[in-house]
Amino acid sequence: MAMADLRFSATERDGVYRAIFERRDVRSQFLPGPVPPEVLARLLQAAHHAPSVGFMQPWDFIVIESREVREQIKAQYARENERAAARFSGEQAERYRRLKLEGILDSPLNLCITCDRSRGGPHVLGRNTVLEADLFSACLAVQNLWLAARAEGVGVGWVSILEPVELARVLGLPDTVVPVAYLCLGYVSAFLPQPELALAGWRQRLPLQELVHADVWGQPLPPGPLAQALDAATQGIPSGGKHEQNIKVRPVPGSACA
Ligand SMILES: Cc1cc2c(cc1C)N(C[C@H](O)[C@H](O)[C@H](O)COP(=O)(O)O)c1[nH]c(=O)[nH]c(=O)c1N2
Repeated sequence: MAMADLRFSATERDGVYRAIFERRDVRSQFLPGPVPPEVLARLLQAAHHAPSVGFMQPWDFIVIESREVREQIKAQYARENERAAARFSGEQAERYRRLKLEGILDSPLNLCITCDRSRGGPHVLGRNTVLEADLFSACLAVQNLWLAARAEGVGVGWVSILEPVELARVLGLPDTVVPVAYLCLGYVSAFLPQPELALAGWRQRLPLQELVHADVWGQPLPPGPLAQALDAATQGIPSGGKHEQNIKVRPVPGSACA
């Protein structure tokens, strides 16, 4: 079969890119109406078709409609967000406090995507060296759902300002299961044209060209067809964020950066 036969039609391809570029993290634009069960089923089906290490499929999906459960999560968020705010000082702290960073009660539906770290037994194909590969897989389920949701006109917001052990307790997760993504879902009044954080002046999209290296870290692409194509592909896309490189960050427990 010729390569061209494997391609999507131009319209189909445009649809995929449209979902990618118009997907937004939604916190402020949720409408109260419900997400119909058949739409939610399609989103979950999209998530379940994500790639996973060793075909582990480590995810589960907790569909949270209960006001009581959501109120507990919201209270947790409020505590954690105070702790997060305390990490900033002066004017930046004030700007942080003005940001809306969740839609737990504004959205009609919350969804927790989890990762069962024991699924598939002790030796999962492909997860011998990088043990976090199961967590990466669960993140891909999140992204599948996020993109499918955009195509359905459903907004999704990821809330990570939650203490995972506390979240696991409220949701009754077994010991081997960790929460990966706590998501707020619902139809929206609008999808913003740019990330809400960019519009709020918090942080801008980094220029893609600065993030592409040639062969080894730190070596820019030589002038040539790829550099030119990148310039063309990124034209008209707002960027210009500050690219902080190789600065010391707070060690992240369990990560390669620790
Ligand atoms: C792992 C992870 C965790 C979070 C997020 C995202 C991801 C990938 N984002 C959303 C984030 O702010 C957003 O994706 C970026 O600002 C870019 O905007 P768009 O997603 O392109 O609209 C997010 N947003 C928010 O308001 N509260 C949050 O706690 C989080 N947490």
